[in-house]
Amino acid sequence: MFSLTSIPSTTSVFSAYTTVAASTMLVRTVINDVQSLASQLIPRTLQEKILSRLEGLSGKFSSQLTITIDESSGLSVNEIYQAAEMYLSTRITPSIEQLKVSKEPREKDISVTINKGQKIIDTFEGIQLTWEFVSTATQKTSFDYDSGFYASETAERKSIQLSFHKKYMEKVLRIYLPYVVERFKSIKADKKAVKLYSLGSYSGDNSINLDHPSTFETMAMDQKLKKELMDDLDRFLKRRGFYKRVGKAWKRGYLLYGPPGTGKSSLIAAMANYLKFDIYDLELTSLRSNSDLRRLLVSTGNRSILVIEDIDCSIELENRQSEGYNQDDSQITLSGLLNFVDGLWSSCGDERIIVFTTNYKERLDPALLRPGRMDMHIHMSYLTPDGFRILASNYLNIKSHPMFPEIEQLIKETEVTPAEVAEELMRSEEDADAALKGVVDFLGRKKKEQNKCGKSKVEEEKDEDNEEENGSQKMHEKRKRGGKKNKKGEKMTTKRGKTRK
Ligand SMILES: Nc1ncnc2c1ncn2[C@@H]1O[C@H](COP(=O)(O)OP(=O)(O)OP(=O)(O)O)[C@@H](O)[C@H]1O
Repeated sequence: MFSLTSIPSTTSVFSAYTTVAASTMLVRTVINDVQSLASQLIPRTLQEKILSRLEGLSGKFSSQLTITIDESSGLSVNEIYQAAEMYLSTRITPSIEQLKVSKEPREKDISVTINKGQKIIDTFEGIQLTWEFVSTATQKTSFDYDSGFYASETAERKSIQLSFHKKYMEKVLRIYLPYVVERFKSIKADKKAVKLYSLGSYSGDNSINLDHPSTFETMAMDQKLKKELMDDLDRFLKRRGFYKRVGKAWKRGYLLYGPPGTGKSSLIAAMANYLKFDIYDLELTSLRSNSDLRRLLVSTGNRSILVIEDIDCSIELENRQSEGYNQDDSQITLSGLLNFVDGLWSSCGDERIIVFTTNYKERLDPALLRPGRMDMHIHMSYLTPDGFRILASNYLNIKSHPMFPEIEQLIKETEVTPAEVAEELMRSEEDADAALKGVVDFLGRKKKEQNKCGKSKVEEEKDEDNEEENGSQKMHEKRKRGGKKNKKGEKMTTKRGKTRK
């Protein structure tokens, strides 16, 4: 415990400070004198030794502390060096005279770093910090087995020096440097090109840069749903510590469902671009067996989104089993798929997201959909007037137009997918009037078709209902809704996944 009497008085602190300051000045004067005398009398190598000793002595009295961060620590790279190098590239000022540029294959942009000899001043919570890039040449002798002689070569030893007032040592080590490392991680994640891996038994595992332009901003979907999804992803990212503490795997599952062309694949790309997670696209139909699935469990990386599109085909796969195909390991079954998902869930420590997509949510086995396997179900719907405005902004770069009210009215009355309207808008990207006229014509045609089909379909459904259920109004409504799907010429499915014409 401290007592008030143990605290030195202000006068004694000042007098101690004055003594230290005077001693420091004295040592500095001695260094200067010795420097000029030494340059005349003493050989150069000896001069350097003496000076470094004296400078070490002056350091004892200096208020500044210098930390040296070497490029490598032992045989491995020094993460703090990498972090400082990248962090400082965000602190470049016009006073910097030399820069270096580079680019790694996994990065999408060019990196700019500071060259040796350059200094950068940074301020953090009132502390002034000076960073300096230093490079020294060292001689390395190694045995050359080809010639049988020892060879000497000059190697460059790179380091960064960080200087600041001694009194901030604790704060710099505990807060500033970890902050620099955190900034490095987020800059690195931002720079990283998102990869798309195709997982399948025949093609082998391969990857390409995703390069998909889709972002949450460009997605034409329900705004409230979009915000909910973004909040959910943010929460997922922030809760890393929480998942670790409670010993739970850090995973999240999403089901995207809706008709073809409503943006399910685009939304996955938007999620990957937002999180900077790679996508592992699992082509279920290209796999032959549950063991293929188990093998794939280990090939998906950390910070990734595993995508299984058209998941409803798993039911067809299970049906194959009941039709007498070979058992278990020679095919994929629903239980194999569930084991795969659960296995993915229980592999601790990784940040993983799994996304299932389907055009037919009602076909899916409830076991797949339960929370813990699929945490959020996202309905991708036909185009809405709000969605249309986003597409018009994406493709034509316009926020309003006299034709908008007519188009929005048609969209309210027609089932049209964002993909269909996007295609129309792309036809005359340079000419907004022509593009919008094309959309009006297309929607007009579509509306007519749907009215024609819809009418006969409703009548058809009415007859069926009268026959089967003696005109129950509730059932009639249900079937009317189901009938709408058939307007697109797709097969219609019942809750149990049986196909009806
Ligand atoms: N909601 C949307 N917002 C923005 N663009 C969209 C949207 N839906 C579709 N598009 C456009 O249509 C194209 C095709 O859509 P996408 O492949 O994402 O649909 P999907 O629902 O995955 O279709 P499928 O079920 O056939 O795979 C996209 O590349 C995009 O240009």
